Amino acid sequence: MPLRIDVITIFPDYFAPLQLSLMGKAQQSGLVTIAIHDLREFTSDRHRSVDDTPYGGGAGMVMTPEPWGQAIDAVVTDQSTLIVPTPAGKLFSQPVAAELAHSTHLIFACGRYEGIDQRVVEYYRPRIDVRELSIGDYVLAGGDVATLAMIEASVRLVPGVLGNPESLVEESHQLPGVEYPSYTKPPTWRGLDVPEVLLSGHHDQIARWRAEQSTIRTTHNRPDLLPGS
Ligand SMILES: Oc1ccccc1-c1ccno1
Repeated sequence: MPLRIDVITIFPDYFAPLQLSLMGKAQQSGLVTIAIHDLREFTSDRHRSVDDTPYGGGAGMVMTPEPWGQAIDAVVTDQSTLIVPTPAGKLFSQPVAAELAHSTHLIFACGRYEGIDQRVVEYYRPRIDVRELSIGDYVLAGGDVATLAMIEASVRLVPGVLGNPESLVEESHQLPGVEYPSYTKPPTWRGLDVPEVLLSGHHDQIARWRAEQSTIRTTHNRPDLLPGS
């Protein structure tokens, strides 16, 4: 059963990259199907409007609930997970990507402006799994880029998508801490040599060096990922 993904957005063109590279191959292989839907196709006024002023005042505009209700109703099943990217959401992570990779149907609601009327989340929450997710502590112009990131992180974990599942084993955020640094040919580049141990053929020494480098890198860049932190 392929993973089905429906993306609802006012900027369908944002998702053209999903036809390329690994994401494109995943669709061609039948492991994943991805459909992009223009929210404005679900409006009923001649201006195809999708937003209005916020109740309670404040700057900006809020996306009105009805087009979202029409769009989600057009694709939702009782197997669906509705994902709403938002700075106010729980933090997306590799474990969350792994959960999504094993889902049946994901619906991504890409909001813009000041967000989507909260009643959309409230309406679907009693009916299906609804997840408000953030990809980090910064503000984007909308949920489209966050959705692209979450789709790529999740789809690459769908069994069969990655040619070599081995490459999943040692990557950052799978193991405690971040990945060791990588090197390839040439052995010397602009006066900089590849660490000697990597050319030695001593696999135990290489494994030890890589573990040390991962710890050094994690301590420097992501001390929050150190065991016991
Ligand atoms: O900043 C945003 C605006 C709209 C939808 C999502 C986001 C966001 C920021 C970080 N993760 O998601």
